[in-house]
Amino acid sequence: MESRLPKPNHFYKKATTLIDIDLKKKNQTMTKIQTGLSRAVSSTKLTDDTKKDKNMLNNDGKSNNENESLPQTTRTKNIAAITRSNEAIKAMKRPGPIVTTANTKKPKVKVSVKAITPRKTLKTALKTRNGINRPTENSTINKTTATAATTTTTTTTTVNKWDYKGRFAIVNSELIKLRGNYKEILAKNTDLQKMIDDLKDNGNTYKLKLEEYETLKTTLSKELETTKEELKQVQNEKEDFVKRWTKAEEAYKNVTEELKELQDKFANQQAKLQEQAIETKKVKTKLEHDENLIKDLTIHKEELQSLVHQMDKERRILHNTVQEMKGNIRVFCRVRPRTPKETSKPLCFIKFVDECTIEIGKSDGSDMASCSGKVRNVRQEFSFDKVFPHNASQADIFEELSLLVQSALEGYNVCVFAYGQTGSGKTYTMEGEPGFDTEGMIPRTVRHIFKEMKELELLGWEYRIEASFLEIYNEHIVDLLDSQCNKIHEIRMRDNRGHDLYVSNLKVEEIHNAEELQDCLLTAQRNRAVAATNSNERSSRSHSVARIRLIGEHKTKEEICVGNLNLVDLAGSERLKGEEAARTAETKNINKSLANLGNVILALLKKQEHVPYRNSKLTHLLMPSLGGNSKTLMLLNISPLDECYNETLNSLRFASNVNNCKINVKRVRTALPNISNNLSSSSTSDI
Ligand SMILES: Nc1ncnc2c1ncn2[C@@H]1O[C@H](COP(=O)(O)OP(=O)(O)OP(=O)(O)O)[C@@H](O)[C@H]1O
Repeated sequence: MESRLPKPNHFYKKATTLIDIDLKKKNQTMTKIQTGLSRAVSSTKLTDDTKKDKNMLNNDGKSNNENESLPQTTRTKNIAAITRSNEAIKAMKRPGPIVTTANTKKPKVKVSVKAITPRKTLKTALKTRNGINRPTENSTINKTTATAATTTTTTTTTVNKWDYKGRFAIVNSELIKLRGNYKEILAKNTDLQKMIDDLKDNGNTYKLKLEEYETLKTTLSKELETTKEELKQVQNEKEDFVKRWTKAEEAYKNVTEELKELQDKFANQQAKLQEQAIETKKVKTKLEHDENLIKDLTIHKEELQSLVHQMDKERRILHNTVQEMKGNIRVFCRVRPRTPKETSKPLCFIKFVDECTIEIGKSDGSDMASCSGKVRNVRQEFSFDKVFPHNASQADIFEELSLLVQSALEGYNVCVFAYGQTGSGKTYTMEGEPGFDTEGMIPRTVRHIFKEMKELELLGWEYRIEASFLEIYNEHIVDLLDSQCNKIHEIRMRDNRGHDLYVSNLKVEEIHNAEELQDCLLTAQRNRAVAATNSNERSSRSHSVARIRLIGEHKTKEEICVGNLNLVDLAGSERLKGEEAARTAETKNINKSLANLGNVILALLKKQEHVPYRNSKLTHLLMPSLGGNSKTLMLLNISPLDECYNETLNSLRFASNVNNCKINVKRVRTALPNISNNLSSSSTSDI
């Protein structure tokens, strides 16, 4: 950092120049002084002779007056100085220059002026006048004086001793000279005095300047310190910078190397890129070709999709036609096997006449006796759409049911009722038991729906599934998915035509996979009201309804189909006796709703104008799924036990009534190949 203060060198130079100028002036002055002094010394030499003739001179009035005009002190001093000089010379006993006159005989006055050192005299004079002793000036003066003395020494004047006039003349002339010199000296003295004053003034100026210089020096010293510190700091910074520079250089080196590598890679990549560009061009050409092909194929696909859609429509129509031909209301009969707990219990006579006909009788044949006691030899025979023997698997039942599930997916309403006395196997048929083979119709239906949904997706159909589980107990609807809530559930119409009903405040779950629906089913099972009865260890005294709503949407064709699938596990159909008195109301309600269900189905079959849907909550709820083009399946479950014969007979009659009302459905009797027609003959071991 450059200081704003003036550079010290400049001041020093300036000061030196000033001093030099002063010194020059001084030297000039001193030279003048020396010249004056030389002359003074010469005058002093003559004063020596004058001293000798002092008395004579004193007598001369003119001379005396002239002498008196000189300052007394100066004169005295000069004389004293000359005297001292002579005395000094004598004391040194040094042979001085001898001046011999040509005429040795004549008395001659020998005026010998020895070399004198007017130093003291001059010093004294200066002291007296100025009071300052300057050795430099003195030394110069000394030298000058010495030279003058030498010159004076060589000057010899030979005057006869007796020639007073001559001598006087000489002295007088000398005196005149001295007076002139004196005047000059006085003038010069004045000059010197002035010079001394000037020098004093200069000295003060110099002092001030010196002080200034000292101040300046101090300032500059401080500045120098600051500058040094700054320099030190700058040096540190420089060191840091050098370190950073070194690091940066290393980094630069590394980066350069990396750059080189990258450049190499870039070159490789560019080469590859060029190759790829060629390849891309080829691919592009192929792509264009493929795109054209895809366009053609897309058009073809759309044509095919339209065709498939059309065919799917036709298939649905055909499927529905088949289903309708089979009957919109169908009745299946399933005979359950004997459970391990029932091995000791006698079985009634059951004969599977064909796949649609069953013959039943008491094991002891008492049912064949007429009122008159004669054996009629005719057993009770019942015909249904299908009869499933005791060894029919869940899969066999579902094979038939799956056609109705398909109808539900195609937008039809389907109702499946499991009917029968308590313990006849309704729950087993609908819900089943854990295990792939034993799982019931509900889980199978769900799996079937999801499987079919995937295939229908290929045809452009997207499905949404909603599920709700409820039970009707004592003519009250209970939400099986939300049993904690005490909300009132009422059946309400979605539209004025009454084609679609819903239950208020009912929890409806959207189902995304089979597992979710299985979870809902388990929740419903837990919440289902169960009451113990004599007939079964776990008897259901309510109608359980699983409602699955299938909403299909074909976005391309802008078609929507909505199908409702109702899987109903009805309450036990048995007629309860005295010990269930506490459940009279419950039993009445069950019997009433079951009877009404039969009436509704019969009315539908007979195509009656009035169908008594609203006589019970069950038929009211299922109204949209009973009648019209909806499909209804009555799954009659019967027990093979002889003790259940009467209830079995009642159930068969109820279902048979429904079935007998169906018209235009011709059945072809086909013998069952693997199942014994006469159940009684093999009943004990097989069932
Ligand atoms: N097809 C069958 N194969 C094997 N066991 C069966 C079959 N049907 C029913 N069972 C068994 O018979 C017993 C009674 O069946 P289930 O509980 O299903 O009768 P239910 O009619 O539903 O009675 P509830 O009206 O009290 O519910 C159960 O132990 C069940 O396992």
